[in-house]
Amino acid sequence: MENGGEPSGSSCNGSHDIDTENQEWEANTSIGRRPRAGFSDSFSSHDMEGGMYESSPRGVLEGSSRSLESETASPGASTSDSEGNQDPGASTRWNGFFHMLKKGPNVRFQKWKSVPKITRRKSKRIIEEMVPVLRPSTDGELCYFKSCWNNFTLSELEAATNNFSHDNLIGEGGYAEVYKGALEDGQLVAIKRLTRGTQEEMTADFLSELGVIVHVDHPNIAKLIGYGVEGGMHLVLELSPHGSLASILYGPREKLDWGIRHKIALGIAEGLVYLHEGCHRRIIHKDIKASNILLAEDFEPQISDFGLAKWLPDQWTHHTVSNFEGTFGYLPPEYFMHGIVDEKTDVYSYGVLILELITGRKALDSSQQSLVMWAKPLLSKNCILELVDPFLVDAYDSEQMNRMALTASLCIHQSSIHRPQMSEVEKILKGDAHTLATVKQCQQSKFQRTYSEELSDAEEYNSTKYLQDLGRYREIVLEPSNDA
Ligand SMILES: Nc1ncnc2c1ncn2[C@@H]1O[C@H](COP(=O)(O)OP(=O)(O)OP(=O)(O)O)[C@@H](O)[C@H]1O
Repeated sequence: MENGGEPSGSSCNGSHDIDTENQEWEANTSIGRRPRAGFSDSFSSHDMEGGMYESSPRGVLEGSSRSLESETASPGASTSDSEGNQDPGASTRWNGFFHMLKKGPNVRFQKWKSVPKITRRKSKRIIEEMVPVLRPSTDGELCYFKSCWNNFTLSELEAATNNFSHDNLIGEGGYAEVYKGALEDGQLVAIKRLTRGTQEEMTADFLSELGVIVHVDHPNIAKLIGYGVEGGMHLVLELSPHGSLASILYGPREKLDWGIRHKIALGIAEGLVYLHEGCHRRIIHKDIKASNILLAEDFEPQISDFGLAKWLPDQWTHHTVSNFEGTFGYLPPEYFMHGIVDEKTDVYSYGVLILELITGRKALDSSQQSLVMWAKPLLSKNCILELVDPFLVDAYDSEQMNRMALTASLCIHQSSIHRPQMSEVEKILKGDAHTLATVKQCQQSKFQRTYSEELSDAEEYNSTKYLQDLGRYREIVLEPSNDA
C-alpha cells in the first residue's frame, strides 16, 4: 500500500484538481466515462405505489418542462425508462426545459427546509401529506428560480473566465471542466462547464446536479450561484479557495493538521445527515469521495458534484441500478453485487473517506490495493498507531482518533444493515457515549441473528471477488465502444 501520488479511488469519471493528479490518472479519465444508470435504472421498492413520486431530480425538472413541451420539439435524442425502453419524448422535454432556462424561466423550485426525520414506516397518510409540499403549490414555500439564481449569458461567463482560458482551469472531472472566474461585481466563482460524454450523458448530469443543488441549503453543501445554458451547460458555484480535499490530502498535506481533518470529517457527516434525513426527500449522493469534497476558506467541507445523486421516496427501501456508476474504492459490496443503492451506500463511502483522513492513503492505490482491505485487519485489532498518517506523527487528539477509527470500522462494515445511520455517525464523532453504546448493542444483536448470513456473505464477497469486479469493470471502461 502506497502513500500519495495515485488517484483517489479508481474512477471511470474521477474528478481531479489540475495541479495535483498524475498522468496515469489522466489516462484513466480520458478513457473512462461514467456509465449513466439514469437511463436504465430500476427502482426497487417492496411497497411502492406507482407514479406517486418522481424518482430523481430529473423527474422534477422534466415535470417542470412538461408543461412547456409544445414550445420546442426536436427529434433526435431520446432516453429510456426504468425498463430501458426508449422515450422519444424526453428529448423534447429537455429541449423545452433548456429553452425555458434561456428565457429566464418561471420554473418554481422549492427550497427544502429541514424537517424532523420521517421514517419509512410512517403511514401512507403522512406520506401523502408530504406530496403536495413537493409539488408546485401556492403555499408560500416556493421560490422562483429566476429570482434566486442568476441565468448567465455566454458572454458573461466568457468575460468571467478570460474566455475559458486554460490558466483559469482549476479542476476536471469525468463530465466537466471547472474554471475559476470573477463576476462583474468581483465575486469569485467556479464555473463548471459540461464538456465530456454524449449529449444525453451531459444533459442527465446537468439536470441531476441542478435538480438537487437548487433545492438544498446547508453549510456543508456546495452553493450554487447560477447557471448558463448558452453555448453549453454551465453551473456557477461559489469558489472553494482550497479546492478539493483530494488536492490537499494528496498534495501539500502539511496544511491538514488533525484539527482540520476532524473538522472535515464532522462537516461531511453533518452534510450527509442533512441529505439523508434533513430534507423532505431522501437524497443519496452516491459519489462521496475526496475529490467531491470542497474546502471553504476556513476548511469547512462542502459536499459537491450531485451528478449521480438519487432521490428516494420515503417508502422505498432502496433503489437498484443496472449500470455501474461511481468510483471504485468507495463503493460497498451490495452495490457491486446487486446494484443496491440507499443511504448505506453513502455511509460506506464516508467510512472510506475518513479512513483516508486518518491514514493519508488513497482509497485505491496504483496497484489497485484497496484501503479498506488493508485497514480492516488493523481496525479489528485496534492497531491505531499503524493506521495513522505518518505526516501527523503523534500530533492528534487520541480520543478523537479512536472515535474516528471506530466510526470508520462501523461504516465500512460488509453488511449494510450493520452500518450506522449518518445521524448516529455524527453523534459518535461528537463523543455521544449513549449513541455509541446503542449502536454497539444493536450490532451485537444483529450479529447474533445474522451470523450465518454474514459467513456466507464473507465467502461470497472477499478481496478476490473485489479485484475480479475491478478487472471486469476496467475491461468495460476500456472497451473502444465506450469512447465512440
Ligand atoms: N466550487 C469549486 N471551487 C473550487 N474547485 C472546484 C469547485 N467545483 C469543482 N472544483 C474542482 O473541479 C474538480 C471537478 O469538479 P466535479 O467533481 O464537480 O466535476 P465532475 O465532472 O462532475 O466530476 P466527476 O467525474 O466526479 O463526476 C473538483 O474535484 C475540484 O477540484
